[in-house]
Amino acid sequence: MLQNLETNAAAGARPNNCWVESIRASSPTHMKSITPSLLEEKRAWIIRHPSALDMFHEITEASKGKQIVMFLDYDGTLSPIVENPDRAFMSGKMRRAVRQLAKYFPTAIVTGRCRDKVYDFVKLAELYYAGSHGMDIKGPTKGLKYNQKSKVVNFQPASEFLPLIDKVYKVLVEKTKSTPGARVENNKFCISVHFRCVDEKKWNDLAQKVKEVVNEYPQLNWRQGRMILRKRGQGFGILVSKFPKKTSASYSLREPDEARIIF
Ligand SMILES: O=P(O)(O)OC[C@H]1O[C@H](O[C@H]2O[C@H](CO)[C@@H](O)[C@H](O)[C@H]2O)[C@H](O)[C@@H](O)[C@@H]1O
Repeated sequence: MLQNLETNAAAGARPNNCWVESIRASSPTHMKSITPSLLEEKRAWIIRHPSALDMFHEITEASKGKQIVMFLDYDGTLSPIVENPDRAFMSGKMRRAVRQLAKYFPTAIVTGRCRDKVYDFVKLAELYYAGSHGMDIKGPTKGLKYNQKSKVVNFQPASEFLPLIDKVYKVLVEKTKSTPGARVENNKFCISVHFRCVDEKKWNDLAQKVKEVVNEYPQLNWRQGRMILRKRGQGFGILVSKFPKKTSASYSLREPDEARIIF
């Protein structure tokens, strides 16, 4: 069971300033003032994680003869990042591209979001959905031959924790309500605390409040948020981000539109 502190607060045992530093490091607002050293850093980063568009030939060559499975993140990959998580809509163009992709390869959406919510955005029954960071997985309900309904994958290994997660969600809402802009999102098997719309001067304060709650529930697993396309085994990880970030992905793309072109 996971707790996702948006954007990028880290593990419960770490002091607040580590959480806040982590948020700051990945905050686009910090990247507005482009200094020469930042530019240099960006250039070096792009060399380490070249654009998947430029490397498309190499990627397809290396995939030849292999069974291909697509694992796609939702936020920032299929939809643009927006301030209100309830309004992170996916474009019709992107939906068509993903539908097309799923005709050729098994395709899964892997997200920190609640599975039902991401399904409401994507609306494609032919995909696998792994919500709550994999704590809630459901296979395709479309494209199965008749009488195969029993074969639909359903995986919810942490159901017994639902009452506890619900309780922690309410505690977090109460605790953070005095921080303007703070938002707590119930993702069913995990909870996100959003810092995006909070004044940076209040981040320490908010991190402290969250930490107080975190410390009361050691049975929950707390970790930092925002994963994009992940690299697994022999796979190709592609990070979709406008800003250089620490990543285990081999390649990068700047925005969802570039991801759509790749599909
Ligand atoms: O692990 P992910 O699948 O990448 O999910 C991480 C979080 O995604 C959503 O938050 C992000 O997108 C929001 C809408 O664009 C944005 O407001 C927020 O700042 C981003 O972090 C989702 O709302 C969270 O619950 C997920 O944990």
